[in-house]
Amino acid sequence: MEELSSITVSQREQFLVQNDVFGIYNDFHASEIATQKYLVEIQRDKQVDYLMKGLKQLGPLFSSLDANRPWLCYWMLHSIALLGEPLDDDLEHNIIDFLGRCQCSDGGYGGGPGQLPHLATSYAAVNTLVTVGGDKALSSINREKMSCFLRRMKDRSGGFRMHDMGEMDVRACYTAISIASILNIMDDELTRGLGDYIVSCQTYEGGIAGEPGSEAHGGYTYCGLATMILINEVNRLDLDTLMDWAVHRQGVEMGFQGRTNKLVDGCYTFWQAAPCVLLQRLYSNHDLEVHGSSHISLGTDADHKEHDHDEDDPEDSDDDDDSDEDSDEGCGHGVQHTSTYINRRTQPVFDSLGLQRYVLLCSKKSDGGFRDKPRKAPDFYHTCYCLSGLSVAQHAWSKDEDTPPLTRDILGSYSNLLEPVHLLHNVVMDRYNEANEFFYSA
Ligand SMILES: CC(C)=CCC/C(C)=C/CC/C(C)=C/COP(=O)(O)OP(=O)(O)O
Ligand SMILES: [Zn+2]
Repeated sequence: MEELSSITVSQREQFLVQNDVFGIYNDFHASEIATQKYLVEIQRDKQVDYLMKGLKQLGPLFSSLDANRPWLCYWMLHSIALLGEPLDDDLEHNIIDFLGRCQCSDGGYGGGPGQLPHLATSYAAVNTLVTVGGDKALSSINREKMSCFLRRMKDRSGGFRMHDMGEMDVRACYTAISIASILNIMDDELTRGLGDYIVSCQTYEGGIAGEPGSEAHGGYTYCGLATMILINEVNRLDLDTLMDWAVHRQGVEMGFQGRTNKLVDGCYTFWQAAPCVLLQRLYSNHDLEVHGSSHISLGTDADHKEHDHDEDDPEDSDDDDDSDEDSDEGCGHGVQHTSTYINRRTQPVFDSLGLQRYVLLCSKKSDGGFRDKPRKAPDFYHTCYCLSGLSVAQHAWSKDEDTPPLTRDILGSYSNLLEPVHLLHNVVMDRYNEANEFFYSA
């Protein structure tokens, strides 16, 4: 410890985290194969118990999250959906009823019944109801009033404010546009000047900051990139420096950091890996356009309707050493890996298995929940974004969400496989498809 006295606080913190993480990895490698298998298991039952308990009852410490109750619903329900676990009817009814009481008479959702409408809690409420699914949940959203609320939050400069007289930032832009897109209430008034605002938040490092002049950060980078894709202006960003910045946020621990020279944190598994995959798909889409070929999914509205495999596409064979058949060791998912999928594979731009290892060995608590890093306590926010990011990492090898990963893409047994997410909204893909059908055929 003596040499630690001459280093900065940040260097010391980094040293201590690395020490913890490499200690965990060394212990893992020194253990028996059976123990290793156990250590990388997601422990589905424990995770589901932890989440279900939270949905039913929270202790007094949660009073500080009283203005974030739709977020608690989203973090828990989206995690449960990622794990492929169904909800019982009573629980669904209670969630729809509770969020109905958070919905404001002049549009949008507050943090709890009687609270002011806010874009972040509106996003959480809408994503929760999409995740619950079914006509009752989806029709409980007042789209006309929501559209009025979004217009009220729009600033003349092009950006959005989080709430009436609230702060303007890239989060507000993303939550407004994600809601407008999923509910099919997007229009020119909402998108006017928005691209200019987001472009002004891209920094000299390549990532996107919360507001002009601030530091590039993974959370805002996800929000900014997803917004630009949703409004069809993504090519206005400097995508090369953005990709360069994002991939270099994966550190020696194999997890991602949120910004340069900061510590690794499990939640960035989603905030940073999702932009990497989105950018990778944008690039392969662009290459295919240039070379005159097929369509690659970004997880946008029309994408999941297309299933055809373009056998003539030369760009589709970039992973030639993939075997025709990849054994599925009794995963119970009934997935057949056949040659149909070979050409729909890609090499992730980040270390996907390394990232899965960080999440499963350093963030996961085997008695339930996921956390930022070793020594921290698990919480519902980190559980949601570690699981979302784990899903992104598992599916990063496929060029679209319809192509299941191979056994070797998944760290641990294939039963660790999570549901794929829609990368622009972070809801489970089949729930997104249902909502899309509901709101776009209405
Ligand atoms: C959809 C939605 C509302 C998205 C929010 C995106 C998001 C996570 C933004 C991050 C906010 C932020 C500046 C965290 C820095 O915290 P810190 O300084 O404690 O952490 P750090 O050291 O890791 O940067
Ligand atoms: Zn975090």
